[in-house]
Amino acid sequence: MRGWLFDLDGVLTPTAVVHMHAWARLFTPFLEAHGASPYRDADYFAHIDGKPRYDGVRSLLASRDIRLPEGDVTDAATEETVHGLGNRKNEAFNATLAEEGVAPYPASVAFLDAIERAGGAVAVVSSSKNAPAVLEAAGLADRFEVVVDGAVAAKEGLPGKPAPDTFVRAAELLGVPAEQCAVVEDAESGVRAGATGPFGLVIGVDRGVGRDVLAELGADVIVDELDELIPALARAGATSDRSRDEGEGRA
Ligand SMILES: O=P(O)(O)OC[C@H]1O[C@@H](O)[C@H](O)[C@@H](O)[C@@H]1O
Repeated sequence: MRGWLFDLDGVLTPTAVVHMHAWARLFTPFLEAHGASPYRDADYFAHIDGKPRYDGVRSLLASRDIRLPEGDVTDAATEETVHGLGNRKNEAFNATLAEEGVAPYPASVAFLDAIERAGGAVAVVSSSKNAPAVLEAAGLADRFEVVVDGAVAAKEGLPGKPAPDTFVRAAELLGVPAEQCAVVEDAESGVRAGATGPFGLVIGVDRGVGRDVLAELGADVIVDELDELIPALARAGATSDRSRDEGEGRA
C-alpha cells in the first residue's frame, strides 16, 4: 500500500468514547421523555458510530420510530429538531474535549512513524466536523497533509460513511490510486465504506464492534492495536526494495 486513509475517532485518538458519551448524554433523557425504549451503548454502534452528526441523529430516531422536524444548522441546542439534537450532542462533545483534552493511542502513533519511515502517504478521513480540533489537541495536526472531514464533505457535497466517497476523495488528494490505499477503520459504517470502495486493503481496529462483525463487513485484517502491523509493514518494505533492486539489476 502506498496510501493510508485513517479514520480519526477510535483509530488515532480515543475520542470515539467521548463521542459515545456525548450521544448517551443526549439520547438517554430524550428517549425517556419520549417514552421510547432506553438508550444503550449498542445503539451507538448500530446506528450512530462513524456517521456524520445529523445522519447519526436521523438513524437513531428512525430506530425508535420518532419523527422530528429537520430544522437547520443554526438551531439552538434546546430545539427538538434533528439539527437541534445534533447541536446539543456537539456541545456535550466539546465540553468534554475542553475539560479532558486528548492524547493519541501510542500504538497508532508508532504505526504512523513506521509508515513515515517506509515513505507512505497518510490522510485522515473523518465524518466529524471536529476533526481539525481533535487533531490539534492530540498533537497530530502536522502529520497529515490531507484531511477530509465532515466540513470538507459538506462543502464538496460528498455523502458520508458508509458511502466510500470521502475515502475516494482523500486518495485523490494524496495522488495515490485508491487500489493502492488502505482504509483503517473501527466503526461499522467506516469498514462498510472501505469494503464497498475500490481500496486495496481494509484494516479493522476492534475498539468494541467485535472481530466477527468487522470481518463480516469486509475488513481484510483485524487488529486490537495498530502497532501489531509494524512487522508486516517492514517486511513489505523489504520485499518491495528487493524487487526494485532486482528490477534495476535486470534493466
Ligand atoms: O463531531 P461531529 O461532527 O458531530 O461528527 C460525528 C461523528 O464523528 C465520527 O468521527 C465519530 O466516529 C462518530 O461516532 C460521531 O458521531
